[in-house]
Amino acid sequence: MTTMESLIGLVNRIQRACTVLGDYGGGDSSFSSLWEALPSVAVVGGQSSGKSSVLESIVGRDFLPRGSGIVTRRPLVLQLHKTDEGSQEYAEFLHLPRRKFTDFSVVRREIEEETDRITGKTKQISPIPIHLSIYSPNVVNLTLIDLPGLTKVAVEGQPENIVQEIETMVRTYVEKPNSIILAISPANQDIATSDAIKLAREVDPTGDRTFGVLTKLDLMDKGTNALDVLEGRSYRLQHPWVGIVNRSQADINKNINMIVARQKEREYFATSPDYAHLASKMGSEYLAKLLSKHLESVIRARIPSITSMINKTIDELESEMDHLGRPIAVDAGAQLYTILELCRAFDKIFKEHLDGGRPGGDRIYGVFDNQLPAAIRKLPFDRHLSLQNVRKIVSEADGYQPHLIAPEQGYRRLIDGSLKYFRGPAEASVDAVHFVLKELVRKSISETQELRRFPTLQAEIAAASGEALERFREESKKTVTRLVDMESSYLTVEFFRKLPQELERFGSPGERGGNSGERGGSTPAEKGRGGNPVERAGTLMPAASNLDRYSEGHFRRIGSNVSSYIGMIADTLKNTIPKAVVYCQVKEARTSLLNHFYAQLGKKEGKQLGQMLDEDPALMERRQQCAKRLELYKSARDEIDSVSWVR
Ligand SMILES: Nc1nc2c(ncn2[C@@H]2O[C@H](COP(=O)(O)OP(=O)(O)OP(=O)(O)O)[C@@H](O)[C@H]2O)c(=O)[nH]1
Repeated sequence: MTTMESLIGLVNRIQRACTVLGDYGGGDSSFSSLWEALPSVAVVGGQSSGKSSVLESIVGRDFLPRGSGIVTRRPLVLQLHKTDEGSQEYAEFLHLPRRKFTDFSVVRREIEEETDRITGKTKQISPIPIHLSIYSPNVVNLTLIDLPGLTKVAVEGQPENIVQEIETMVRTYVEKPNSIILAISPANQDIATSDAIKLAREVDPTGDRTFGVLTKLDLMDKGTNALDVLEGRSYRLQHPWVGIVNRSQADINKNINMIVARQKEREYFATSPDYAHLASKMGSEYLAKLLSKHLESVIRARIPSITSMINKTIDELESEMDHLGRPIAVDAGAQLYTILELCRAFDKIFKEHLDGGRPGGDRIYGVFDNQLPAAIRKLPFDRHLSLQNVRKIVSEADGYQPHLIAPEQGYRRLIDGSLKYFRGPAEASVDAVHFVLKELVRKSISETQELRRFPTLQAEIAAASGEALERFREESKKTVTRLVDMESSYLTVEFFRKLPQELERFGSPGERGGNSGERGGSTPAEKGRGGNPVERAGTLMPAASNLDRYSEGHFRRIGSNVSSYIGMIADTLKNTIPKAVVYCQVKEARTSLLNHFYAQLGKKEGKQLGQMLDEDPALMERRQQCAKRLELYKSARDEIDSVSWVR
């Protein structure tokens, strides 16, 4: 069932929650304001227009600070809750949640002190409201916001710009479409000069949401009355004007009780020759009821739009939270879990790059298929196995006694010398794959959405992966170098054994001098058989040209044999180097890139883990605000849902 209490109480609760989060009418916020969506009654009037008197009269209690100059310097959100007849009256401040005030002079002092707490004694103003709830059988359910009185001049001790500041603050409250304006003007002053009406006219030209209140009717000159205003002829509003007679200064000085004052006010209208016909629609009690009823109906009308605004904001906040990432747990176990989850997310993407699905892994094959064979092709075997060099190396290996059958030592030296060249392309392959892997790590980190918010962890993963890749590179280099070295440690006997048979097929070495460059030429054994020491001295013998030819052919054949052998080794290494590289680097990176890092993680303490999950402070701040706001909006939604009339 709907009661006024449930509706106004609902808004009261949401308003209080808003204030706790710093969402209040005059505050500036990067979030859309829930407060602004809530209907409220803002009390505006010039200085000494009778604002405080009207509020106290509505409450039926003296509780507002008095004094000269600008007394109200922070908005006072006054929430009135009607309680059962006979129950004790008390007040409560939002900033002092568990304290019940039954002495209203203490409430006045607390308002003064709380005002000074924010504004200092400098008499400045602040838009941060003070929330005061009053529970009493003598009130109607109503929420009013008391604002600083509009003034034309700053008094001693107040900053020059305070006049403008007050106007700006009051304006931020009254210009909101959900604000109901209670415009207070004194009857003993020309209505055309009323500060409250001037402002209301500006922000609410149609007068839809303005309630005109005329105070000090009793202070009008004898023989004059305010009927032109009260009957809407001087200034027309959509709602009827309400005339008020508050306590005079003399009444206040005499401590005239508010209840007595209300009684006197009723009598004034009932017996006034000018206003008796309007008596039932005059006075502070009538005003309170009128406002309560109006506020309730406005809230009722606004609920659907407030609900949809709340739902929309919840959606926006949820998606912003998703974007920002959910908050990180504070305990070490959960932090470790989060870090491992993030590492896994990274590792998954890294593997996708290697295995396919994401680009980049194919560049490794590119190294084996293009770079390695091209580098091997460019090796200077031609130079190393040139006739001149073969002759030089073989002769040096023979020493003073030239070889008789085959230059075994010469062969070995020629082969060893050639094999050394393979180290270059082997190591270059290792390095090339290392750089591909490094680049894939970099890419994977930047593609891991979940890691975006953790720059520190990103750097840690990059460093750990870098170290691991470096270790794999070392290992890989050792392995490929070994592959090359192994080729020198034991030569393929088969290859050399095959050579004599071929020789027999093609005839004697002397006849085949010109074909020495061909594969399958004479064997070292054959050459040895046909050779003698003269071969090496060459020019000293009478048949010099023949011997020269023979000698040249012989060395050419040696060169050619070595070249064939090296060709065979090149084919082998083109296959085995990739195997070693994949085994030592690619497979290791795929299966144990972060193993070392995980082992280190296990040894870290809560604080260190927390540091790894450090985020951009601005982002953390924003998330905190978002989370709080989300909580506010969700609780507001629950509040609204719990009121049955919504259905
Ligand atoms: N006789 C009579 N005096 C009134 C009435 N309303 C207010 N006063 C007196 O006018 C003076 C100013 O009233 P306040 O209620 O303090 O006015 P205010 O607008 O709150 O003033 P500031 O807070 O100073 O801006 C007080 O001395 C009141 O007693 C009224 O209806 N009749």
